[in-house]
Amino acid sequence: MEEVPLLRGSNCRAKGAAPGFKVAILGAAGGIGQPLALLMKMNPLVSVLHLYDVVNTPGVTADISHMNTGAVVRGFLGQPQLENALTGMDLVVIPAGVPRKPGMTRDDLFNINAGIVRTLCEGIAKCCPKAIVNVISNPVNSTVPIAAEVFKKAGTYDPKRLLGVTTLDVVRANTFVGEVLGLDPREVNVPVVGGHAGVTILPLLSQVNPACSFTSEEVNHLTSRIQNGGTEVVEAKAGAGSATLSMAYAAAKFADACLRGLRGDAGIVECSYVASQVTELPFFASKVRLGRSGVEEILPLGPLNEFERAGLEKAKKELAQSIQKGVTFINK
Ligand SMILES: NC(=O)C1=CN([C@@H]2O[C@H](COP(=O)(O)OP(=O)(O)OC[C@H]3O[C@@H](n4cnc5c(N)ncnc54)[C@H](O)[C@@H]3O)[C@@H](O)[C@H]2O)C=CC1
Ligand SMILES: O=C([O-])CC(=O)C(=O)O
Repeated sequence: MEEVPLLRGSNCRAKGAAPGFKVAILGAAGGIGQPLALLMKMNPLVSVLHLYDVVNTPGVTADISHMNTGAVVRGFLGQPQLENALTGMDLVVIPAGVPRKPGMTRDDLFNINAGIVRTLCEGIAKCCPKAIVNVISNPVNSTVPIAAEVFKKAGTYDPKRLLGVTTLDVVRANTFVGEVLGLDPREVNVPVVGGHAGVTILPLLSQVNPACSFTSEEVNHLTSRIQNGGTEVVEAKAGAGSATLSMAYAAAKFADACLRGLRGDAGIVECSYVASQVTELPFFASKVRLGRSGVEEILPLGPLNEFERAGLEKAKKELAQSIQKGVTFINK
């Protein structure tokens, strides 16, 4: 290959990053990380984009950095570069960790991903304790409590700044409901509460916007398809991983909402798995209002019908165990 004559960075006329937010993606070379990096590089609110992984970030960074959008992209490879990747960040998105294969539950990923999330959150506590943190790594029902315990130990915990990403459940619910009702999925908004695994994923079909009604056959079909959306993709990929492209879309949408909140935009409401008093459980996914300090308000669940109340009881039982498992992992 012919060598490109180098002009040193310091000799370029660029003035450095424009105003905007600094965002890090941890696990940026993965199935989710790469398309998420692409989408964040396209986000005009992002001025600096740090891509961290234990493999392949130089290539991903070189590739993404050629896009003629505003964000300055920098790559970081391996644990020794984690601190530089995190220093000064406003938002840290974590899709690091192993995905499911057919026949596995999300909880089967706990043994590997719990340790990965712990290490990354220790870095966040040290280098950017005020950053908003979006946790994607599964099992989210346990990895968010793990992150909270790491931050508590470090003395940096702010429950408003720690958010589990459940946006893909809402994205799927909007798509599937749109299909059943013959509506544009962009016009549909389905609250999905509880958590992010099996029966803990609780779509509130009685609260769909625009107001609509379903037959009990439709309710059963939609609830089951939304709860098993992840498994549908895992089986279709037949051993090659789980949802990556729809997840990157969902994560980019959620990160954008967090950044608009940080900027001070009003009325930003998203579902997310957060520290909560909506139920007796310490963590629960529901609609939250995002603002300059992260989660500024947790909205009430609203009226549930009998089917949803029964679903809520099932969800809470499983969630309680997943939360406890995460807490015990850090405090054992
Ligand atoms: N919250 C949600 O709705 C969803 C969550 N997920 C979860 O996201 C995670 C990632 O999924 P994929 O991107 O498909 O997996 P992947 O295996 O394609 O990518 C994961 C990346 O994490 C990196 N990684 C591993 N250990 C690391 C460490 N210590 N520090 C930094 N990076 C590290 C790997 O090198 C790899 O590049 C999985 O746990 C998956 O279950 C997936 C879809 C939806
Ligand atoms: O199903 C999985 O393992 C990945 C995931 O969380 C999802 O697609 O919702």
